[in-house]
Amino acid sequence: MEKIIVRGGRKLNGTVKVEGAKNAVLPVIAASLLASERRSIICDVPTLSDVYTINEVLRYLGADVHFENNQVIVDASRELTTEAPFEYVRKMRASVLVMGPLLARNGRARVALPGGCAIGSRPIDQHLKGFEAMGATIKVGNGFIEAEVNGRLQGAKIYLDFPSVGATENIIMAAALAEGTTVIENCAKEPEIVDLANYINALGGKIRGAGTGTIRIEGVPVLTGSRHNIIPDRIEAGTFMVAAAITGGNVLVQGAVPEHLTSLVAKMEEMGVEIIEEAEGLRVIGPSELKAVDIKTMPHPGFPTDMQSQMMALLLCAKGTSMITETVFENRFMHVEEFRRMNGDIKIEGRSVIMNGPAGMQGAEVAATDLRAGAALILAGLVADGHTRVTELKHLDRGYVNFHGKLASIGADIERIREESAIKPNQEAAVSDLNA
Ligand SMILES: CC(=O)N[C@H]1[C@@H](OP(=O)(O)OP(=O)(O)OC[C@H]2O[C@@H](n3ccc(=O)[nH]c3=O)[C@H](O)[C@@H]2O)O[C@H](CO)[C@@H](O)[C@@H]1O
Ligand SMILES: C=C(OP(=O)(O)O)C(=O)O
Repeated sequence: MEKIIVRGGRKLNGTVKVEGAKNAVLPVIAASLLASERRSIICDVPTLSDVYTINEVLRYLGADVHFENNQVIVDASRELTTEAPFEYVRKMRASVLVMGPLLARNGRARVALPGGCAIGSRPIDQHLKGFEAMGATIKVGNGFIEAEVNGRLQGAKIYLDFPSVGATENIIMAAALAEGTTVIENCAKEPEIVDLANYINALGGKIRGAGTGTIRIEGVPVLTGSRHNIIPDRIEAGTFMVAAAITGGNVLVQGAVPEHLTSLVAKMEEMGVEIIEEAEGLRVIGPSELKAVDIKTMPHPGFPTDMQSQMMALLLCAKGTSMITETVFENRFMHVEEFRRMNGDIKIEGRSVIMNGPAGMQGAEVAATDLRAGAALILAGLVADGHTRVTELKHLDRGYVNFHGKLASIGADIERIREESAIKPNQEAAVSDLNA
């Protein structure tokens, strides 16, 4: 079993570089399926397990995919198959993002039903509502969703009940090759949506309004491969910003884009953290005492749910009472129990948690319950008394490249080890199944 071991007490200092964004690269690679002519070259791709998974999905569907030196090259010019099996969707929910491109290219897509996960039930009804509005028939059965259309998808007006990131992406991709114009109202405004729209436009698409609440997509008959650079990962950047702040350090987060991080910067400044815009990124200087604040997660430009657990680590170290309300996912508090094991004074009340600090964090053996929770527990370990051992690193590897190595490079006392388990192998498999 692999573990990360952190010994708390070191201030972080230096420069850390941010990778390309996981949540931008996954839809961009999926969108490469739309290009039936020439190959696409996607640059600044992070070496994450999720990227390997989406590449596997594309290969299964019949595309040629090469991943080397942070570049993914996709040739989807051959005929594609239409089915994404459960083994991929189970590993990574973002596999459902091949549905829009497949439906647009082939008139048919069959994708395993994603099911729930550690942070919530995560239905995809808004994706399907969009496809139906564009003329597709949807059938659900035997653990699969099947969407089919006679001829080309037709442009439509679609209002999303919630500004879902995935639904906005899937509908944009389907509409890119549809006949006529599609308008998505109340769509997601995340920077990753803008990156996807820029990529599809580079393929020859006609998308306007990405980054606002209304996106207009004029369908085109054919898209052609192109070159694209992925935007920097604002969540990885935010995680290192918290690392600097929690240790009272001074770190330049190279590649952090201030406009992508306004809500996080505002909240950290309210807590007393100094944040300076520099040419290469954001410099973060932690104060001697952090102030308590309240946070509510919201769709962009609101406070990102993907930074909720890392901010929980920071707020546990702040003086006074803080509250975090999670409005995006109904069950994204699995890490609370783990923080309690580290002496966090924290309780759950409905969709909020209330923390009293500074908690005086103590090292303990804790498990990453999802990828951001894994990072958050390591952040708490940076200031905890003694050793913190974090397990279930498969979650962390979905979203962070060499997280421990990067923290070590700015002064953290941290290592990643493989350790024999005290539990027998068959018991370990059972535990791992329970946590999947
Ligand atoms: C790969 C990727 O980009 N993942 C991000 C994406 O996930 P994802 O695209 O899955 O997130 P959504 O924005 O779709 O989901 C937000 C909320 O809407 C609900 N919902 C969504 C779709 C739907 O058809 N019906 C429905 O009810 C979900 O259950 C959830 O409660 O955005 C989330 C919200 O910023 C981030 O936390 C994830 O990191
Ligand atoms: C929840 C996340 O990702 P995913 O949607 O891929 O599970 C995340 O990046 O924090």
